[in-house]
Amino acid sequence: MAYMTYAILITGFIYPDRGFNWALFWELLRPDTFLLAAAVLAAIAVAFLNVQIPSALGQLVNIVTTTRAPGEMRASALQLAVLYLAQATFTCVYISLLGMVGERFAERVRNRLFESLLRQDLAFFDTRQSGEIVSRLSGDVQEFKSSFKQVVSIGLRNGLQAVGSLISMYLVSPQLTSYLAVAVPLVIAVGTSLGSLLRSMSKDGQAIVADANGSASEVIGNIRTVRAFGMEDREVNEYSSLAAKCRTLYIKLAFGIGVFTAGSNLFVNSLVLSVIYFGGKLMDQGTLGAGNLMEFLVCTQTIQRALSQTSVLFGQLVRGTSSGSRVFEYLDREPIIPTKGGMTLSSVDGDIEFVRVTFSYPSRPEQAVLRHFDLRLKAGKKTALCGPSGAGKSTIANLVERFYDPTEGAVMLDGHDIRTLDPQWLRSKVIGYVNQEPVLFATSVLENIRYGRPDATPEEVYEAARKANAHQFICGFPEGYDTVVGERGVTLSGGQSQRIAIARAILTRPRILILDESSSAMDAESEHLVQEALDRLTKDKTVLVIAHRLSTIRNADEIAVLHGGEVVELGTHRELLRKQGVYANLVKHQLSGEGGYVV
Ligand SMILES: Nc1ncnc2c1ncn2[C@@H]1O[C@H](COP(=O)(O)OP(=O)(O)OP(=O)(O)O)[C@@H](O)[C@H]1O
Repeated sequence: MAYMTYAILITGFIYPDRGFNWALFWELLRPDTFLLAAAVLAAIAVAFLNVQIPSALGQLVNIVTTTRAPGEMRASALQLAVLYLAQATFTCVYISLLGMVGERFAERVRNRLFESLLRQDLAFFDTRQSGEIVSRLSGDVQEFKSSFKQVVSIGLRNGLQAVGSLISMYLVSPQLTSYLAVAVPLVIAVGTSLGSLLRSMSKDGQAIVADANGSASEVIGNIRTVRAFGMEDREVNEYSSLAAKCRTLYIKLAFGIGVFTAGSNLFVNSLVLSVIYFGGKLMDQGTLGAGNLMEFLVCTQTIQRALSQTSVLFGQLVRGTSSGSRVFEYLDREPIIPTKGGMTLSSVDGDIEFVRVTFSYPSRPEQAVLRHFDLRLKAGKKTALCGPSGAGKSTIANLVERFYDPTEGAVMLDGHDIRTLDPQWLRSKVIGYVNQEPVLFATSVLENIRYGRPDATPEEVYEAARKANAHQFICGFPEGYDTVVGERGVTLSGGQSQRIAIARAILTRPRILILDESSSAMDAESEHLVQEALDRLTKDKTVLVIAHRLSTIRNADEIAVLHGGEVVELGTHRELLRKQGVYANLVKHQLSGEGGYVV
């Protein structure tokens, strides 16, 4: 009965929090089952030897304190030396094997987590800071891995040693062992409740650290805006308040772990004291020899060491399991919109139709951005979307790309609901997206251009750059196409970045193009070069342009004027001007004001 109580209490004591997905954990560990089993066997061997050594030592002491026969002494010493050597060898084996298992496991976790993150819906990223997500990939995986290694190595070895030593102690003196057994359940009960408190504190602490990382990386990523508004002090204050929260929580946690560690040390030290005291009494009665007491003491010390290391390990376990839960939370999260899978079409005309589409962003379900929206983007024609900010222009582009799915209705491509088509095929082969405030990666110009088609030859890249009016300025760089652009292409001017983005789109040869036109002004020369490149790119394609410039809109085959998520006017530039409605007003207003920019 007493052992059952121990078992229940110990389970409660080490049981990790609920977010910890055991099934997934084992699945990730499975490829290394053999290595792990070998490491565990080596650790068991070490534990076994550590239990054997005190008895061999006790035997030697018994011989030394009684017969002192040279033959017996030599044999006993030799036996002890062999045990020490074997213990050293197995220790080396299990530590190395476990290191290997830990690293391979962490690699798998990282890869799977990264893959899972990249598959998530855009709605997932709408509601989370990128720094917070990245901290799960780096910090949490690291913490989880080291906890796993330590728990298996120290935990397993110590646990087995403690059990083995307890059995040896019982064999040496059942009476003395039963004295000690009385105090243990009490200590474990206290440990269990303190343990669950510390676990929840640690999880809160990690969440605050992730928050602080998230806001720091956002501020660093947007340093220009922060600088431009002179907001350094405010950002420092906000970061400091998160850091302070984190400090308070971790100090409390450290205190808790301190109490726990000190308590268990005190407990085990009192064990030693009791052994000597009661053992002395038993020796006096003649029921215990000096060697036996020595063996018993070494066993007690093995248990003491095991328990004190386990108490330190406990802190690690607390952090490790909460890191593990944070990792697992994202590891197998299934996105609503898959990144691949579905039908592909052998040829695409590029006719797109919105059929009674109602849509709200998942992060703001109460706000319907589009309501029963109908619009046709005719194959091979250019449709310009214009209208005030917030009217829903980018949302329409997002739905064509299938970054989100409509709440009701459907977006059709050549008569097929795009939800039945392979999203990867759709995005990489059919639709090209030119954001005219483009994001360039911190790599060479060449790699940036061939981002959408990594197998393109350098010649194809040069050709695309020529068509995009980019070849000339790229050749003007000392390192030409090998020039590395800054983290966000900051070493390039706005017009140059745009032309690189256009070259990128030319290379992927999409049938449908989405152009998100820049609303910022460029000098006339730059604007002319970009416009010329765009004209080449968009020729004969279905084009959806989120238009800001009058020149773009004027040349469109059809103009859709949006307001509040609805098409309020539809027609050509001439038709809409004749109507003397919203569009005509917009143009009149803008021409008199900002010269050429419609929204
Ligand atoms: N990721 C998002 N999550 C939640 N709401 C969003 C998101 N993106 C846009 N919205 C909201 O949807 C509405 C339409 O936004 P959208 O970006 O489509 O407008 P827009 O016409 O492209 O505006 P702009 O010309 O300023 O880019 C706005 O009210 C906006 O706040």
